Amino acid sequence: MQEAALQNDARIASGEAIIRAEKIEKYYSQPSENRIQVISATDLNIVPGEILALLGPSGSGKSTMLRMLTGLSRPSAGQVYWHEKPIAQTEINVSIVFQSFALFPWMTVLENVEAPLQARGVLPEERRQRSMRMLDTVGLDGFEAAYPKELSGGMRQRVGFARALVVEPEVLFMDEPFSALDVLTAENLRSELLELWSKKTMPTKAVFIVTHNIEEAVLLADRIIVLGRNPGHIRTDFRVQLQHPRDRKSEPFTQLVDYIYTVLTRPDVPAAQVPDQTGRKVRDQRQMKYQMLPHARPGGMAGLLELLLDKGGRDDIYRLADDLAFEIDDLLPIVDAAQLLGFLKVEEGDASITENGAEFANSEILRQKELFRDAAQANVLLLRQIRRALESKSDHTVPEDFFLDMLDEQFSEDECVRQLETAVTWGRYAELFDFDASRRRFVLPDAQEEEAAADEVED
Ligand SMILES: Nc1ncnc2c1ncn2[C@@H]1O[C@H](COP(=O)(O)OP(=O)(O)OP(=O)(O)O)[C@@H](O)[C@H]1O
Repeated sequence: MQEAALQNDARIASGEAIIRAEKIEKYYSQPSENRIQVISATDLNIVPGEILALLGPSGSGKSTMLRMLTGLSRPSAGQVYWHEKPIAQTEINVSIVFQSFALFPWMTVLENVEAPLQARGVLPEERRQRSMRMLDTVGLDGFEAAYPKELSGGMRQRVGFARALVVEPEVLFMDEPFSALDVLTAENLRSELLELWSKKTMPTKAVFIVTHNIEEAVLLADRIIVLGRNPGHIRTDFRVQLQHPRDRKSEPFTQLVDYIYTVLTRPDVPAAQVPDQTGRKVRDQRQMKYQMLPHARPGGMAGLLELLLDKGGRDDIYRLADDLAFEIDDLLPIVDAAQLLGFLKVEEGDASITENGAEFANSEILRQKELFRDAAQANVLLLRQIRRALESKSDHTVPEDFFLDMLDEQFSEDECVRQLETAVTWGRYAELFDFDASRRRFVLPDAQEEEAAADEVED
């Protein structure tokens, strides 16, 4: 992070930034009382040669930031510069691709692409030629006369790209450009965008993409910024040094995804060191021993799985969060937990229910507990270890500290406590073990009953 910041500073110093935001803040007035601060004083610059991805939880101000950087909205404080001139006082050359495509439905494909050129006063013949060329570039040759409603989502977004690129923007902004598309279409368009970019088929000098999708950011970006909220601020800003084409399954890739995931879902924890991306580093086996248990309840997982089943067993996580009016970062731990237990598979932002997951969702409570117990023992080392330790002790009880000591090799002190809390919730539900809070000891469920019975006899 520091290195990235230094690089940016150096670029700013050499006047290289195309867009430079200096201490920009945004407030919105409230009808009732005072104004709300949405973005706290933030510096951010966009330099040539990079694809910059902006990630952040819902409401962290990503779209607000994009609007300020493109001059669509004025910061309440601070200043945005375009080649070192205040953005409001100069002509800027940017385009925006929107999630909703934002095409004019009454215009043909060609007319849609021509529209921004017309607005800039380009003469009809040149307008037509440039638009036809651009349609060809994005693979829409032959669809000039079609209307948007006749096209699939992917083709509409191709029109969106053609319309954005036809003016040869110096910076191409994109606000969730692939999230309304199905998985395969989105993947194709991402690859094509990367190809246009790497082969310099488009004259664009920088790309700024707002996204909810962590893998998409790691796949595309040269630099990633993650925003936190209340009010919006930069939590981490780092360079992605992986070679293209990037392999989603490679260790440096998954480590970066995990790192960003942690930054996104744990706003209370300072953004840790960005993982090594060279792939040379050998994993410390001890560090990898325990999976991080996502803090989700079994009932939450059951609810999510039932909802997914209702939707045919598969849905885009972000769309699901939207449909449920859930914050994505509240939903992700539940998705993660269900995935860890083998009830769900997640690929490219699409969650699909597994056979076990479907059975779990459809079963009565006792069978659910049984399935959860099997899944937990098969997939979660910590739960397995707690159960074994309890079984092997003659009195079937072990103090909490014993497990805290094992976990603290790997987690922070607070996280150890949180991990054990989740283990207790899961273990109790699965009837694998219980926890006696007054004595701070884990116990086998039967052992506790026996103890209680013994106490009664003594009384
Ligand atoms: N015109 C407005 N008036 C009042 N509040 C606003 C306005 N526009 C945005 N906000 C608030 O500002 C905050 C940031 O909104 P913004 O849309 O920029 O976030 P975001 O990170 O893009 O969210 P999402 O990922 O859900 O699109 C939110 O709390 C939102 O409710």
